[in-house]
Order: sequence, then C-alpha cells, then structure tokens
Amino acid sequence: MKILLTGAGGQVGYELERSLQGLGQVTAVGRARIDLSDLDQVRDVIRSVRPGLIVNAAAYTAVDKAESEPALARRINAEAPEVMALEARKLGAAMVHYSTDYVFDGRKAGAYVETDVPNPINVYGQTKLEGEQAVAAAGIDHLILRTSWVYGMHGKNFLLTMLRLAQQRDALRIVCDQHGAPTWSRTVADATAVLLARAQEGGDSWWKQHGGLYHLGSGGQTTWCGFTEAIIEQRQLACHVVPITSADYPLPARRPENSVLDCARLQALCSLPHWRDALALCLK
Ligand SMILES: NC(=O)C1=CN([C@@H]2O[C@H](COP(=O)(O)OP(=O)(O)OC[C@H]3O[C@@H](n4cnc5c(N)ncnc54)[C@H](OP(=O)(O)O)[C@@H]3O)[C@@H](O)[C@H]2O)C=CC1
Ligand SMILES: Cc1cn([C@H]2C[C@H](O)[C@@H](COP(=O)(O)OP(=O)(O)O[C@H]3O[C@@H](C)C(=O)[C@@H](O)[C@H]3O)O2)c(=O)[nH]c1=O
Ligand SMILES: [Mg+2]
Repeated sequence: MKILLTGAGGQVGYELERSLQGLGQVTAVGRARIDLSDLDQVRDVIRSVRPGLIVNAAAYTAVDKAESEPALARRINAEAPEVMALEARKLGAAMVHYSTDYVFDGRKAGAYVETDVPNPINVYGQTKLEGEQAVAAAGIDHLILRTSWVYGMHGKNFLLTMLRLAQQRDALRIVCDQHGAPTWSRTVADATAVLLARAQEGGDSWWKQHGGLYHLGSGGQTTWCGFTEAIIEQRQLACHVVPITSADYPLPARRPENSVLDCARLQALCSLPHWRDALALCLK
C-alpha cells in the first residue's frame, strides 16, 4: 500500500516516517513538496501519488500566532484536511489525522472522553476542531487522534525550550494552573503504527468497528510546572522552578485549565506509557 505522510519535518511526522516503515511504501513530504496553505497543490500531490492511506501530521501549531492569523491557521488546519479527505474518498483511501486537547475549554473537572463536547477557547483549537469535523464528515475510513503537549528531541517543543533555558538561568517561572499530559512524539507515532497494523489485518470490518476518534496521550497528568520539575530532576540540572499562574504569564491565546485526555478507548487496543516513563526514555 502507498502511504502519503505530510508534515514529515514536524515532531510527530519525523517519528512517523520511521514507525510507518513496514506498513507500506511511504512517501514522506514536507512543506517544500506540499504546502497546506495551497489547496490546489494539496489536491495535485494526492492525485499524482494516489495513496491508499493519507497520514496528515502537518498543522499550523503556533498557538499564539494563530490569534492574529486565523485565516491562514484555518486553511492549514481545517480546509487542507478537508481537501485531503475528499481526495481520499475519490481514491477509496483511508486517512489518519491528528488533533489536540485544545479543542476543549478546560472547564471539566475530570479527564475528557471522546464523547465530551468540544468548545475551543483559542483560534488554534477552533481551527483544529473544524479540521476534525471535515475529516469525520467525508465518509472515509479514518482515525482522528487527539494528542496533547507533544515533546521530543526533534523539533520545537517545551522540553527542548526548558533544557535550553535551564542551562541559561538559575530559576524558571512556569505556569502551574494548566493540567494536561505531556506526550512523547514517539508514543504518538508508535500508537498510530499499532492501529494501522490492526487495520491492515482486519480490513473493512476493522475500520467499521474501530475507526473514528481516539484520545492518544500519556498516562497520568501534571502541569507545565510539574513537567519542568521532572525534566530538571531527570537531567539533574541545577535550576529551580518557580510556580506562577497563567495570569502572571500573559500570552495572546488563552489555554484550557484542564485538558487531560481520558485514553481508555485507545488503551483497549494498545498500551500507552505514563508520562514520567516516556520522558525518561526520551531523555535517555
Ligand atoms: N505540538 C503539540 O504540542 C501538539 C500537536 N498536536 C497535533 O499533532 C499533529 C502533529 O504536530 P507536531 O508534529 O507536534 O507539530 P510540529 O509543529 O512539530 O510540526 C508541524 C509540521 O507541519 C508543518 N507545516 C506547518 N505549516 C505547513 C504548511 N503550510 N504546509 C505544509 N506543512 C506545514 C511544519 O512544517 P515547518 O517545520 O516547515 O513549519 C511541521 O513540519 C498536528 O496535527 C498538531 O495539531 C496535538 C496536540 C499537541
Ligand atoms: C517558555 C515558558 C512557557 N510557559 C508556559 C506558557 C504556556 O502556558 C505553557 C506551555 O508553553 P507552550 O508554548 O509549549 O504551550 P502551547 O503552545 O500552548 O502548547 C500547545 O501546543 C499546541 C500545538 C497543542 O496542541 C497543545 O497540546 C499544547 O502542546 O508554558 C511558562 O510558564 N514559562 C516559560 O518560561
Ligand atoms: Mg507553542
């Protein structure tokens, strides 16, 4: 089977390029080959590659910048996935698409399940929700995998920012009133590959029974402050963490106070590590 992987240079795309090997013939494309802001190009590339599976790991992920570029964020996060899904339908192809914990408003007391009603509080979350809805509406075999707080040793992310800042400063001021689960990019890629291997074995009936929306995050939960403390502890860095509130750290986009994902639906099909264990493996 031909697999078209987009966002190959991103955190998740980088890991997927490795994890998807063995599932088919992977054509991994970055922004140079497929610019998601150019919908005609998205169509043309899919028509020339003619994949049996599209894995879309590209997205507009600059949460703050999206507040001042809503049209561009919407094109990349909602309109381009819609074009991909409609092209997939014409080809009879399946699609894997990624989404975010930021589709939720954060006001729930416990962890969010797939049937909870999204209510994004920032432009990024709103455009990602629209992308999910477009993929789900296309009537194709699909997986929409919502993940959270993605980090890794590759690409721009909170872990690498903290490792850099911890070398430069004696103290880090970090918000402690947002709750979520840091998720290693490799966890996302490996879980995706497990699901796709099952789909290949099971065929049509697998997609009918198991297709749709999943929450894909690490086990456990913490705050950005707790995550930073764990990074510093595991790396034995001499830097201390000063807990602050979101109000002390003003940014253009609001973030949900609680975006912990309940991943039980996915855990029935594949195992997901606790966030501390994944962090230790990533740092090794
Ligand atoms: N990062 C996170 O914390 C989270 C991410 N997600 C979701 O997971 C998925 C993967 O994200 P992740 O790998 O972490 O994000 P990254 O920001 O690391 O990667 C996104 C990729 O998309 C590419 N991209 C951006 N704009 C365009 C464009 N116009 N045309 C083509 N490619 C483009 C980027 O290319 P370039 O490098 O050239 O900019 C980059 O390779 C996304 O759907 C994201 O919404 C969900 C929850 C948390
Ligand atoms: C750098 C820094 C950030 N912070 C805060 C700001 C913010 O509230 C929090 C995390 O910062 P980030 O910029 O990584 O956060 P953010 O860009 O909101 O991360 C999000 O990205 C998108 C793509 C997602 O889908 C989400 O799951 C989530 O990972 O930490 C501090 O408190 N102190 C600091 O020194
Ligand atoms: Mg960010």
